[in-house]
Formats: sequence, structure tokens, C-alpha cells
Amino acid sequence: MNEQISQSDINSEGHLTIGGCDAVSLAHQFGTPLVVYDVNQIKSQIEHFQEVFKNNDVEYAVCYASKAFANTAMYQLVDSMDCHVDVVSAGEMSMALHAGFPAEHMTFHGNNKSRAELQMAIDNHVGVIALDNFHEIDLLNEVLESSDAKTKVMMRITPGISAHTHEFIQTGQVDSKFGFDLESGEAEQALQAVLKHPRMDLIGIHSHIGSQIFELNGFELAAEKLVQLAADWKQRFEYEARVIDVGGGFGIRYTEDDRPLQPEQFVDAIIKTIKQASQAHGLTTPAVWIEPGRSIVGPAGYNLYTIGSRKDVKGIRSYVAVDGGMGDNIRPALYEAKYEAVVANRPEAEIVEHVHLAGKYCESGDILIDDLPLPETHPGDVVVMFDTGAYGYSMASNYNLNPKPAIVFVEDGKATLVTRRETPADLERLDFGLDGK
Ligand SMILES: Cc1ncc(COP(=O)(O)O)c(C=O)c1O
Ligand SMILES: N[C@@H](CCCC[NH3+])C(=O)O
Repeated sequence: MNEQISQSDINSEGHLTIGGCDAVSLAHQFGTPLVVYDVNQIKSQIEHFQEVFKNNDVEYAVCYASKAFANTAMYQLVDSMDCHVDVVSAGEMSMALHAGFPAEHMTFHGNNKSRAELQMAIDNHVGVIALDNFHEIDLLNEVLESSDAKTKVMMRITPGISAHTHEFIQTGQVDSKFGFDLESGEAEQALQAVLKHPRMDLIGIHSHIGSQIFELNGFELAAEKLVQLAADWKQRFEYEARVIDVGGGFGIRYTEDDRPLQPEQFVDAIIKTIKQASQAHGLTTPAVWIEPGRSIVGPAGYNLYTIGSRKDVKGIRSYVAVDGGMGDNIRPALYEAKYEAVVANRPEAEIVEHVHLAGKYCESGDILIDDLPLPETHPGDVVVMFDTGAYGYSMASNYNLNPKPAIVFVEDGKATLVTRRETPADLERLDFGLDGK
């Protein structure tokens, strides 16, 4: 049996359950492709992060990076757990506000925030703007002056650390589009610029070194560099950082080849590094903020598909196709990301073959899983793909004009539809005809 599931996840009918709900029934009730989140898994990961901070006795914020997965219910859930959120667009900001998420607990990130987005953040009293570049410092100042407002800001720096992860999701190395470069003195220039603006209250320093990282040393190095920088800035500019934000990036297990530490173990090491380095530099330990996305929602998400056609290429391989694919999960095509899956109606059945699990999109590269071990399958069987909760739905597209799936939250045997399935009519609604009507 796949090591992702245990006997207790299988009900009396021999079906896989998610959050106490029969996965086959979920597929039949809500249709497929379907995105399912186990609410208790999300809560438990957030609690694990919070416990580590409490055990280390530091001020903190767990700031959920909502780019990993955002909908109204998720913002409400995160708020109910006393988390902050990181938003990166007017869209995320707007949905969080619509969900009733407190603006003061939002951090607004992005490498090219528009004037309109900054204005929206200021008008809605968003907690912190993470400054990314000189253009933005000027733009924000103009917005603040014209609105006669003030705001808290944080400075995103690129610490010059190449985390060991897929090249496309590294962000902390010198050659990155994000943040002020440390080595070249750009960060220091930015500090001087921000300190001249009385409408900006610089609460601290931020870095994010990348995503799906398995090694501790990149985080420890970044934490140490940030504290060193804080110490240097205190000595030379009498500026004292109240917050050190180390971003997110804690790697999760997708397949048996991945053996990451528990996400909270990364955080424990980061806090200890910050505490020790602060002590060594004679600084009061600042508040420590983290911005995990993937580690909060990745393992809690499941994509459900229904098997349709099959093609056997003699002597080469077989393709088993499902009713979703790269439109609801681009990660295999984009990053060669690996996943595991089982047949929900027979998770314990004997494996008889390895097939390519193909999507339904018009691309040869639309393969969700290479060489997936499967029992005998038939059209109508339901496949459950594990760990799809991060950057799946949030990067979904309408390629081939396929509507996006529905999302269901499950908890203790109860399923709640939290995002309805798109329909072709939803897509048509944006269009005008040739006559402009
Ligand atoms: C600034 C920032 N914070 C947090 C995250 C979340 O990263 P992850 O989902 O890997 O935890 C990202 C995305 O990589 C990011 O760019
Ligand atoms: N979208 C990426 C992560 C990007 C993180 C955002 N800075 C992934 O699926 O792994």
C-alpha cells in the first residue's frame, strides 16, 4: 500500500477517506476534477509552527503565503488560527478583505506593485508593505503624500544565498528579480532612502531564499546574515530592526524520494540562530516572522480525477487519461514535479502495471505522473493525487477553455463546498463579440 495512507484511512467499503469523507462519494457528489483540502491537516501544521515559537519564547508572526492557495474560506480559516497573510496582488488583497481578513495582519509583497495596488493597500490600511525596489519606494511615498497617510514597511533583501531547489523557484541568489541586493550596497542605499521618509515606519528586514528547500544551512545562513545586517545598521545608522522575516520555502514530501525535516524543525533552527546571533551582537532579539505557503497547504490538498480513455503503445508504455491535467496542476509540466496517486475505490488492490497518468489537455507534456504504479483500472475509477494543495489550484488556468475545478473543505467527516466549479458560461461572461456587444 502507498506509504501516504494507513489502514485507518480506508473505510468499510474499502474506499480511501480524506478528513473522514469517502473520496469516491466526494467525487460523485461534487464531480471531478475536484480539489479537496483536509482542514485538520492545515490547522495542525499551523499549530506546529506556533508551538515552536512559544517553546522558544520569541515574539512572532506566522504569515501564510497565500499565493500557495487562496480562496475566501482559506483566508477565514487562517484568520481563525491567528495567522497573518502575505498577499502579492490586488486580487489576493481584495479576496482577503472580502473574506473579512484583518488588513493589519496582511503583508503586501511583489517586485512590481502598481500605483493602484499600493493605493489600495494604503486605503485599506494593510499592515506592512514589503519594499522591493527603489521605484517602489518613490511610488509609495507619492501615494502616502497624496493620501496624507503613514504605513509600516519592511525591506526585502537578497542575501546572496543559492538554495538547493529547482532553478525556477530560487529567489535568494544575487541574480534574482526580487529585493535589494546586499553585497553591492543596494540594501544600504535603500535603508538610507527609507529612513528619509517620515511616512514610512521600517519595522524590519525580510529575505526569502526560495521554495521546496530541504537543507537547513541555507535558512541558518540567511538568518545569520539578517541579524548581522541588523547589527551593522544599528551601529552605523542607529536604526533598530524590530522584525526579522525569513520568508517561507520549507520543503515537503511529494514522493518517497523526498525526506524533508518537519517544517517546524526548520523554524526551530532559524529561531535559535536568530536568538544566538542577536545575543552575540548585543541586540535585543527581534520578533521572528515566517511566511510558509507550501508547507501549510501542500500536504493537506488532494486532487480527485476520474479515469477515462487509455492508450497502449506496444512495447513502450501505456497512457491512462483523467478528466483534468495541466490546467488544474501545471507543476509536473513546469517543474517536472513528481507526485503519488492511488485509485480511491481500491487503494489496497494489487499493483499490476506502471502507466503515464495523462491529462486531457492538447499538449504531449500534459502528463500528471510518469510511471505511476496502478492496479487494474477501468473508466470511471477515481484517482486521488496526493500533496496537491500548494501551487496547484492557485496556478490553474483555463487552457483549452476548460473550467477550473470546484474546491471542497473536509473536516471530521463533513464536506463543505467552498469554491464552486467554473462553467463555460463563467468564461463567456468576460467576452464581447465582434460587434463589441
Ligand atoms: C516572499 C515570499 N514569501 C513566502 C513564499 C512562500 O514560499 P513557500 O510556499 O515555499 O513556503 C514565497 C514563495 O516562494 C515568497 O516569494
Ligand atoms: N510555484 C512554485 C513555487 C513558487 C513560490 C513563489 N515564490 C511551485 O509550485 O513550486
